[in-house]
Amino acid sequence: MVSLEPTPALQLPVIDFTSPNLKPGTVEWDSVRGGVRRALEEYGCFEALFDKVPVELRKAVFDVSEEAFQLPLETKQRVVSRRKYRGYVGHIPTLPLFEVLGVDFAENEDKVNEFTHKLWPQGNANFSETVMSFSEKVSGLDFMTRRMIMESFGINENYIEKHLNSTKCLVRMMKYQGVEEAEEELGLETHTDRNMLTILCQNDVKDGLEVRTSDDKQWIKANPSQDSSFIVLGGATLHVLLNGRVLTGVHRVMRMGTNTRFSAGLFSVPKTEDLICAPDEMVDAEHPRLYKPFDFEAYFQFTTEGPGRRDVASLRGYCGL
Ligand SMILES: O=C(O)CCC(=O)C(=O)O
Ligand SMILES: [Fe+2]
Repeated sequence: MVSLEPTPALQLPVIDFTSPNLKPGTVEWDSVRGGVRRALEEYGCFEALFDKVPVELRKAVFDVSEEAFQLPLETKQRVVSRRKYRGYVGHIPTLPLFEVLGVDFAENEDKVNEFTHKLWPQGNANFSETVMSFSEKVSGLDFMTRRMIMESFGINENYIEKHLNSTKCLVRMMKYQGVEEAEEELGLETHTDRNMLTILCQNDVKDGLEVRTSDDKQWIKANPSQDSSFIVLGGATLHVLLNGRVLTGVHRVMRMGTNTRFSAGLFSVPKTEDLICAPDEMVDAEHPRLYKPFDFEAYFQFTTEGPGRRDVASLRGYCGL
């Protein structure tokens, strides 16, 4: 039985990516890589200290997301998409105070401008530039983390390069409206993400995101310890690609009273239609293959419109061998 309250003494592992010498092949790299491996094996999550995103850019992301969420509902509805991870989602009956705007292919200037023009037909260069810059900078951490975890399992360089080029960036901006006289309550239900990696930051509201321990018994508050912190979560696709050798970070968001919480995340998502399949390095006598080749969009469908829940038990039922 999982306790409802987070356990105050528990903390996520903190991994420092700020060393100027953090390049493949260095002692620093190997040491950080070891930390990434342990954290993803034991928690499916960690806090990253990463100083390549200037404080002003972080602030700008929350400013532009606030500006976007203030647009009339009819305007935001111009970017509603059938694929619910992108575009606008809001006013969900079970989560009336939650809204999200997801910019897909955030690494691609034309796609970002197209999105921006739907919201602001007269243009909004600041919005486009902020989203693209956030995507570019945070991708540095996403790429480094994925390179490290794959290297740590002995996956070859060609495969890693190809893998890194097989994903796109989705930038999602989330708003959890604060309300008067509210008790602490659920802002976003318990789930695992479906993509490869998710990298999150939040505005100056301290609390919110919580991550479940791997024994499913306790909650850890994922409160960033420094201004340069991001929370990194392993998703279902990475779990399948690495043959179940890393965990998916189970998480939820608690909404605290009157404070409106904004968060922003970079989600790396498969962009090709190639099926996801663990490379041979991940499979041996001790680690038999756990999953059939996996189609990200079909799995997304299964957990959105189909009966699938966003947890590992449901993933096993869906594509387990
Ligand atoms: O708002 C957050 O910090 C987390 C959002 C989240 O879990 C998600 O969008 O999948
Ligand atoms: Fe999530």
